[in-house]
Amino acid sequence: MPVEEFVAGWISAPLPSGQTVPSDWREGPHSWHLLVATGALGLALGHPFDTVKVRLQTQSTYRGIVDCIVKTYRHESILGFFKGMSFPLASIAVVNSVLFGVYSNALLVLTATSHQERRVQPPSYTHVFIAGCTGGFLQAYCLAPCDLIKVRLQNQTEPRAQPGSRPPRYQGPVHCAASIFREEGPRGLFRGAWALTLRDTPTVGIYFVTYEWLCRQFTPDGRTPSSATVLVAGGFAGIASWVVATPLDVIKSRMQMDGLKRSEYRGLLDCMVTSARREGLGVFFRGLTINSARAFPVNAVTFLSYEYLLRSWG
Ligand SMILES: C[N+](C)(C)CCCC[C@H](N)C(=O)O
Repeated sequence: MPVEEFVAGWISAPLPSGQTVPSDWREGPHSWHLLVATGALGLALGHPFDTVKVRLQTQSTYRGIVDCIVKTYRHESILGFFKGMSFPLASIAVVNSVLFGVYSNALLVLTATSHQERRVQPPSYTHVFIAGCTGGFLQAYCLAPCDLIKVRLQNQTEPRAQPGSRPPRYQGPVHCAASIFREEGPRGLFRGAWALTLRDTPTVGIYFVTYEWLCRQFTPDGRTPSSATVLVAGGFAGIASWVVATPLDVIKSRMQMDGLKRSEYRGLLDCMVTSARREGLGVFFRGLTINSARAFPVNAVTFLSYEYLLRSWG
């Protein structure tokens, strides 16, 4: 099983800055640092958008995107937008490694072609979709605990601890994980995992089909896509997949916040029905705009780094 796609997925995700990469790879070390920096920058720039999205999906106190941004900044300063970022920054490398590695190796099993051969013998969109769904299903269980901790921390709207003020429930990602484990048991760390799996399995298939389709539209047969094509295709693949993912993204976030005070929903279906009954069908598109705005740059950078790394291995 070729491992370069796992490693490329790992590097193309934002690595915590300061992590070195082996200098014996063909590209000079300066280019790796640039790639890692762009990946980390992509996620760091995208995180505030994600925080606003999560709050719009799970809290009814905001009248919209601008209201959420203003209230967050006023009450928590700029730091409020970066709550819960450390775990995604640390875990996204593993998640992307599984996502891209499983996708590429599933394609290898389905088509008996490597990443390079697939430029000459492009796989069918059915095979791309099946391979993407496989990657989406398997990465969901790596993502679930980190995503839960991220959402719980993002929803803490108390300002940074000040003398005399009530400290937030969770003091940080590790304390959050330990508290969930203690209060809700080990299964508590997978709260919302089913919604996450149902969200990601089909939409990662859409993610890769959109990317492949756009690359082929703008690349002559047998040639490798240009960097501009990869950026645009990766960005729109992110938007297309997040548009389809948003309804279950709302449910996932609500399931992850459920049980914090008391269990409001009897399960995923009850959460969907209760949310629709109370707030109308529009509730399933909460965060769609901001999801899309975030999705383009983050995924453009992810795919560019991934393609660049695989090409540099030739
Ligand atoms: C499958 N779903 C649409 C949920 C995500 C696909 C894109 C994942 C990417 N790391 C990002 O954070 O945007």
